[in-house]
Amino acid sequence: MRRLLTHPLFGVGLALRLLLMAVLVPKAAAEWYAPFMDASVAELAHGLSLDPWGAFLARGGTPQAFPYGVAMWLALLPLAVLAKLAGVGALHAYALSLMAADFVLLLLLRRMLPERDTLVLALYWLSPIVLLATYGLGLNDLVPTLLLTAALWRTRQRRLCQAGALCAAAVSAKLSMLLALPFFLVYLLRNRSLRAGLPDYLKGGLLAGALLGLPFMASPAALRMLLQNPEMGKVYQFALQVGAGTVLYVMPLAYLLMLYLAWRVRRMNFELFSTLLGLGFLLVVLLTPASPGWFVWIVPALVAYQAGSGRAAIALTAAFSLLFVLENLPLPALSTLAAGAPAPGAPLPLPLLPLRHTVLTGLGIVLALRLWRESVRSNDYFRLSRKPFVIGIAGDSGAGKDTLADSLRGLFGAHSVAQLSGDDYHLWDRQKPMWQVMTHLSPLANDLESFATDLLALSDGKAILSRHYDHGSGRMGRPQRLASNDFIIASGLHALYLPVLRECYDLAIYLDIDEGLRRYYKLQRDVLVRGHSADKVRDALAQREPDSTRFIRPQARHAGLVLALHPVQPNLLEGPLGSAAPRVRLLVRSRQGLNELSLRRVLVGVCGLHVDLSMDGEASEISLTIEGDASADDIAMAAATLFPRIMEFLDLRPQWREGALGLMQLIALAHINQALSRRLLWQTSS
Ligand SMILES: Nc1ncnc2c1ncn2[C@@H]1O[C@H](COP(=O)(O)OP(=O)(O)O)[C@@H](O)[C@H]1O
Ligand SMILES: O=C(COP(=O)(O)O)[C@H](O)[C@H](O)COP(=O)(O)O
Repeated sequence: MRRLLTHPLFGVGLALRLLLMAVLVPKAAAEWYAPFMDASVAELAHGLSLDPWGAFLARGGTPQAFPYGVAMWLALLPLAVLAKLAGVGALHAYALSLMAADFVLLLLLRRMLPERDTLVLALYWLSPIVLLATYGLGLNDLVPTLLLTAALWRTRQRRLCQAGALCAAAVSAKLSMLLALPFFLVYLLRNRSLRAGLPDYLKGGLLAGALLGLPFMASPAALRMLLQNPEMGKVYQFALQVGAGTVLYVMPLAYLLMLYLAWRVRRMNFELFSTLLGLGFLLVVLLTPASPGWFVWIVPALVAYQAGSGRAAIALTAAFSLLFVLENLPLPALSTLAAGAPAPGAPLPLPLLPLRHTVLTGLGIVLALRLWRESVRSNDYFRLSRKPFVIGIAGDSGAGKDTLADSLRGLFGAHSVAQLSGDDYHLWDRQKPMWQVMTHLSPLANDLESFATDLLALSDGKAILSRHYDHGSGRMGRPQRLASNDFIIASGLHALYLPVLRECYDLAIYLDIDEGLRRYYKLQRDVLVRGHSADKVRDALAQREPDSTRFIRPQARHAGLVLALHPVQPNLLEGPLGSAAPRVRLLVRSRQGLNELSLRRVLVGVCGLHVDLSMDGEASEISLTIEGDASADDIAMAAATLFPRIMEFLDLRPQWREGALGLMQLIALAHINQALSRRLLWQTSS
């Protein structure tokens, strides 16, 4: 904060604000807003009243004075009361209230764009739109803009109940903020992991909406002020006569098309959502004779756009802002000079001045087009999920395939994952005599052709009918529908066996577990969970060894990521079944690269682990040996530090695991992040 307050640009912006407040007396503030607040405070002297509108009209005030709700009134009230007590004029109190909202919005934008103080100060704190609309014209659109930006911020933090309440407060401050709500609903509905939070959002919104809305709705004076507000009709002023008595209202049409486009983006990230919201407001501003204060609504989106798109965006926004000033500067001389289009043949009063609104709109449309193009490109990271992300996990029986698959599903959420298990493609039920001839590890004992066909269908976004092998009864269940999803996880003994399977995977993992540990895990599971006898399991292990060597272990060379668990104390594996899980170390072999240096730094720094890193001669394979116990929270923090962008793919409350399994989640996520980014590069270059 100290760095911000001592920044030169902050001082310049503050000086400009104080200068504008000292020099200009905005008409709307002097004739409407300040007197309304002044009357409110006087009324409070006679006891708490939640109908300042009625009190103001009863004193003979104009109905145009305050067509806003409780949230706006509460935002302006504290300093109005203090000013009254201190004998300071109501107009200064009003201006200082807006400056307070202004400063809080600066702090909020600074939180949303960390380590970009100079940029945020230059693009927001020195924004000609904010300076002129707020301090030159006395318009109070900063208040609803602050509340809505706070709602965006809480949405990004997935605090959806608060986001809903802040949206309701923004609407209470200025009814036009209703335009934002459909975009919030589209964002929450179109993200499976956020959809679960929609009830929280609605709960917060309805509760705050009731608290803030009921006093307003109960005041006939308030409703009269709102309905008589001339701003309300502006939405319909840009209309096209398309036939006798048939009118096409352009702004509502454009807004609805914008909303449809937002719905069509199957999954959107936060950047696109906030940009679409800014675009929706930009259309309102461009396609109506908008009040200058409405331009304040688009400033946060323009700041984020400029911060992400560089010099051209900054130059374009600067030109747009300066034209806004030219259009709205309250200088009588300027409006005289630019009065309407010149009579035919008469000399131009001034070159192009009457065209300033046209140029402003033109620049606005260019801004809108660039905003859409830039945000869609940044959103490709999510558009890639139009094509499911397919993960293959192979390994011997008891290697941990289902455990890893289930832990990844816990991260993305069951609503976003389709799981395919190789066990469901065994050719026979358990008691069939064919198992005397063939082990489960033989490809001939599994319907790998159907496994491949079903995986291809799921990868293509189609649903399949899949049976389920019940390890309790040893029988195949009836076929059930399995829909495709954003993530498809195919795990099984032969998941990497066929080339047609391998070609489906965006990430191929092989679990190359230590044999002693695998025997330990398999015994634990098959005896304690699946109900087999220890002797039967040991016999099966011996019987399957040739097939494991011939069909299972060779699959490791087809994997981009090989994960191997090794016991730290092998001698403990001989303990009784059900004894405490042995401590393990994780060996990682990556052939795709995984930013191993930053990964090691975070694993050591954040998780306190011991990490050895090595690579082969051509650096075609990176090897990591990770030892130590990491908590689930540390692993979650490591993931957020290493690849923040993929965190938006995760469930609302991702189920991070502790220890080796949590590290396997983290390493797998690193590879998914790499693969998604590689897909993006390929898509944008092709
Ligand atoms: N990373 C791990 N940490 C601890 N136990 C594990 C881990 N992976 C697997 N196990 C245990 O090993 C047994 C076999 O795991 P499972 O996922 O069923 O193997 P697979 O699906 O390859 O046959 C299970 O009891 C499981 O709890
Ligand atoms: O080897 C496996 C494969 O499963 P996994 O890789 O999960 O060990 C199982 O023994 C068979 O599916 C038969 O199961 P059951 O022994 O229950 O008939």
